Order: sequence, then structure tokens, then C-alpha cells
Amino acid sequence: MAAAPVSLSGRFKGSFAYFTIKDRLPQILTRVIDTLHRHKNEFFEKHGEKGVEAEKRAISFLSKLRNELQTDKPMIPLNDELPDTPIWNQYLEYQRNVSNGNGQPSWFQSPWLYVECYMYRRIHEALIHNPPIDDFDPFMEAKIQSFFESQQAIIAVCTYLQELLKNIEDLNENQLKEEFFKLLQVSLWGNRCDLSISAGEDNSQKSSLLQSLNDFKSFILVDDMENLWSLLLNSKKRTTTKESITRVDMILDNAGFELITDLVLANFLSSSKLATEVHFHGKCIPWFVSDTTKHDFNWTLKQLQSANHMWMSRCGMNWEGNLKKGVWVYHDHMFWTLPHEFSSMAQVAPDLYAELQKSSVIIFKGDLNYRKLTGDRKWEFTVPFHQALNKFHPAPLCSIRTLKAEIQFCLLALP
Ligand SMILES: O=P(O)(O)OC[C@H]1O[C@](O)(CO)[C@@H](O)[C@@H]1O
Ligand SMILES: [Mn+2]
Repeated sequence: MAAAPVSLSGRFKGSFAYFTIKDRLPQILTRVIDTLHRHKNEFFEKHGEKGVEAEKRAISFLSKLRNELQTDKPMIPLNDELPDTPIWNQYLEYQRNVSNGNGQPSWFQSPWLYVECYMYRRIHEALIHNPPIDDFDPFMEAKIQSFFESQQAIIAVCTYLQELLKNIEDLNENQLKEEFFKLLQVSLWGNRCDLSISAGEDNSQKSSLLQSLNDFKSFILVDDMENLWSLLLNSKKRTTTKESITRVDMILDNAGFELITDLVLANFLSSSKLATEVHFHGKCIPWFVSDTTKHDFNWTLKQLQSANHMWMSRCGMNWEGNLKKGVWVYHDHMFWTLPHEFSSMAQVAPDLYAELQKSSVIIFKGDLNYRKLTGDRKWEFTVPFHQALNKFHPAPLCSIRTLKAEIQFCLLALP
């Protein structure tokens, strides 16, 4: 098999990677600095002068980081005490070795995937270094605002689900398949609501998606819904005896409306018995502006339960119940916030790889997961997706992603 092509990088002027590193990442950093500035009084009220001092130090750290980025300085090792720090610093050494003498790993010369992930980890380092604001999520405000801006769309999709559940037992196989395809597409288009692509600008879902699915159909470039349906249906038919299970793993992406669409899809899979277990995988630190952390996941369930809308609160209660019963499980392994391509998971995080091997099908949400699945390299569009996976295959898998970066393939891998 031919060697894997080079990584997408800011060294390719005019590429989306170049535009992202040159313009978008500094915008995101500036927005983080502004957010810290705006929370100065809150830090003072909560922590007194110590909070204000910590805020000043974090801002100075982030301003220095922005200058490093904008002037293409070499990447520097992390020096906080977090468990992933040695892995990040080993990865920097690896980048130094593979740069084969083309100088130090730097923002515009190194792989885009690495430098973008590295920026979010350095943002976390800026806070970790500065207690007592070390637990502050600089993206929380934007995630919460995006949730509330999407209220109408959330009400519509929760209402649709609850109406569907009333007679789900009476649906025949074709009707079930039709509903499955609808909710898959809602989860797909929910991925447009990502605050990284908008550099933090509002990117919430204003209208109900369910009425627009036909309008969006022609924008689906690669459609393997039939294969995914067959895989789940065959697994359901095999799950006759008690002990056999159909486990679906959802590698989550953005909080807010997209997370609701993923939970709605998961509820449908559980209620239709297409899945006997659903495992959700979130991020262990704030990531790519709107990616879901455990706090975001739990906040969303609580927010729904306390909503003054019957179907929203019903969803929140049911979903919390599924977690309590253990039919739904939430994980947040540190691997998801490392810079590694997924093809190195078996070496870097064998425990996570083994966990995913228990799955009947793994659904990867979003653009960043797609980039990590395929190594974020300059593949020809005609290369089969499974080739780009580079032997990463813990279980049958698929990607549900709205295209936000140059990388794209013609086929999805499932079986
Ligand atoms: O939330 P998603 O779908 O992973 O999108 C994040 C992606 O968007 C981008 O901002 C666009 O390139 C990338 O940084 C990242 O891959
Ligand atoms: Mn995201």
C-alpha cells in the first residue's frame, strides 16, 4: 500500500489550514482573552484579589501564546502537571524527529491537526497554571448562549421524538427505517452548529431541522445510511436472547443543539431496540470551542429537566433515567483531547481501543473526528475511506460530519 500522503498544514499558503492558523485561531484566542477580561468582576467576587491576579496572569499567558502563533514561533513543551502532559511532550519530540531537519515544529510548518489541538491544550494550560480560576471554561458562555439561541429547534426535535415514542412499538420495519434516516440527518445537520468554524460567533440552530431535511438532501455528498441501517437491524435480529447486546458508541462533538440531536438519535435507538446500550464519549477539557465536556453533558440534561416545556423536560428525565439504569454510559477518555490520529489509538490508549472493540458500531460525529480518523492528510478524493483509516478499526464505524475542512472521501467504512 502506498505511503500515506503529507499532512494538511499551514505551510500550504492559500489552503484552509493556512487561513485557519493565520486568521481563525488568533480570533478564537482573542475571544478567550476578551472573555477573561469580561469575567474580572466575577473572579473578584468569587476569589478576591487572588482571582484578579490569576486573571491577569492567564491573559498575559494567552497574549504570549497568540504572539507565538502569529509569528510562527517553535512549539514549546507543556509544563503543567496534568496526566497527559508527558504524552503531549513526547508528541512534540516525535514532530521534531519527523520534521527531518526542516527546523523546529512551528505553527505554520507543522501539521494543522497538531497545531490546532496544541492551541486548545495551551489555552487549558493558561488556566491550569492560574488557580483559583483553573476550573474556568472560557467557552462555557458561548456554549450556553448557543443552547438558548437554539431553543425553538430543540423544542421541535424533542417534541418530534416524544410524539414518535408514543407509538414506536406499532411501527413496521420500513417505518422504523424512515424515522431512523430522519433522525440521522437531524444529527448530521446538527453538526453545523459548531463554534469553532464560526470562531466563536453565534452559530445556533434557529429553525426546526425536521421540515428542511428534503431541502438539505442534495447536500449529502456521501450517504451510507442503508449500510448503517442493515448493520443495526441484523444486530437487533441477533439480539434475541437476553445476554447478547447491541452496543452503539457515539463519539460526541459539539454541545448545544448538536448534543440534543445526538441524544434524540440515541433515545430512538434505545426505544426501537436497535441498541441495547449506548455509550457516549465526550472531552475531558474544554476543546475546539463547543465540544462537549462532562459538565456540558450534565448541564444539558439538567437544563432540559427544568425547562418549562413538557417534552423537553420529559426528554431530560428519560435521558437521566437511562444513565441511572446503565443503558446509557458516559465516558471521557483523555485520548480524545490529544493530537494523535486515531490510527495510533491502539498504541497510545490501548484501554480505550479495547473499550471500543466491545461496540457493535461506532458513530464518529463531526469534522475534527473525521480529520483524526483519516490523519488529516492530502489524500486523493478517490482513495477508499477504509484505506485512510490506516488500520484503525476497533469495530464497524461510520462518520457523521458536515464538511469544514479540505479532507473528503467517497466511501464510508462500516463493516
Ligand atoms: O465541531 P467539528 O465538526 O469537529 O468542527 C471543528 C472543525 O472546524 C474547524 O474549525 C474547521 O476547520 C476545524 O478546526 C475543526 O476540524
Ligand atoms: Mn467540535
